[in-house]
Amino acid sequence: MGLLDGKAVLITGGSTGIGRAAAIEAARQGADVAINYLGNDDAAHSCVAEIKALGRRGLALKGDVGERGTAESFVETAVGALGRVDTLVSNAGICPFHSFLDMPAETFERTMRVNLHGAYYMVQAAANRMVEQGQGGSIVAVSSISALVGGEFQTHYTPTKAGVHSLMQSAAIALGRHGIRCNSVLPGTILTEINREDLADAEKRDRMAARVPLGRLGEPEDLAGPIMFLASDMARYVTGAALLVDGGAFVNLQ
Ligand SMILES: NC(=O)C1=CN([C@@H]2O[C@H](COP(=O)(O)OP(=O)(O)OC[C@H]3O[C@@H](n4cnc5c(N)ncnc54)[C@H](O)[C@@H]3O)[C@@H](O)[C@H]2O)C=CC1
Ligand SMILES: C[C@H](O)[C@@H]1OC(=O)[C@H](O)[C@@H]1O
Repeated sequence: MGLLDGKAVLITGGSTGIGRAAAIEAARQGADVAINYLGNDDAAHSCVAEIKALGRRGLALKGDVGERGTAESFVETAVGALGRVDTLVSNAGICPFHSFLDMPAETFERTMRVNLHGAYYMVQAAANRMVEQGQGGSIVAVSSISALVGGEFQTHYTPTKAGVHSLMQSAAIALGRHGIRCNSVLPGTILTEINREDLADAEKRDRMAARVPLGRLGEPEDLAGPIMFLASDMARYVTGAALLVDGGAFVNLQ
């Protein structure tokens, strides 16, 4: 018996990294899964193939979450195919590292649109559908340890992650009466495409790993369990919460 048996799970940015690990774990836990993705069709198709190999229904829908209409069309098409939505994992995000004083306005604004506006409209679209269904639901947003701490080359990014964390707190209040729980996970440094170039610098990579009490940087699969827990009925009385998944990096001051 899986944690998400018979549920329908929608995941944004689901073809790679944390979103992909969550998509495949959701299928392993008994859910049908629709992923939103942008870019690499092959990665999206191989993710769907893995979901289907686990005996679940899977589909991949291309769309830019930074465009306002994408949320409605993703939720509508995914619900059309899977019949319902029980869980949304709002995960899609970008982090184009850049110094502050000369931050291009387009980089700042694109990061805000994808990470924060994208999450907002996706959460709103899924929540409206869950309210119509009348059976509650669960929303998990992928925020970051960066909601709590700064980054010299992330001045455009960290506010979006604080915003996503805050969105889950307010949405938890707005949606509690409908039985819809809203929580965030706050990953530490996880080795994925988003930071491949940044962490190609071995000195930086070793420095980041050295501050993790568990002794290593994270892998996408490290997030899958915490996301499944928050998505599932195991967390039925958990809403408005934020779960750090960082190997202990945040508390490691001295
Ligand atoms: N890797 C890390 O250290 C951490 C990552 N995060 C967050 O985790 C989330 C997932 O990132 P990762 O798995 O690490 O990297 P990733 O680059 O593998 O995943 C991001 C996904 O979002 C998709 N995406 C980007 N822009 C999009 C758009 N406009 N529309 C639709 N999809 C789009 C990408 O195609 C990709 O599949 C992001 O929100 C990121 O901010 C949070 C904390 C730490
Ligand atoms: C992309 C970064 O490596 C990653 O993103 C985050 O949110 C973490 O704080 C890391 O800095």
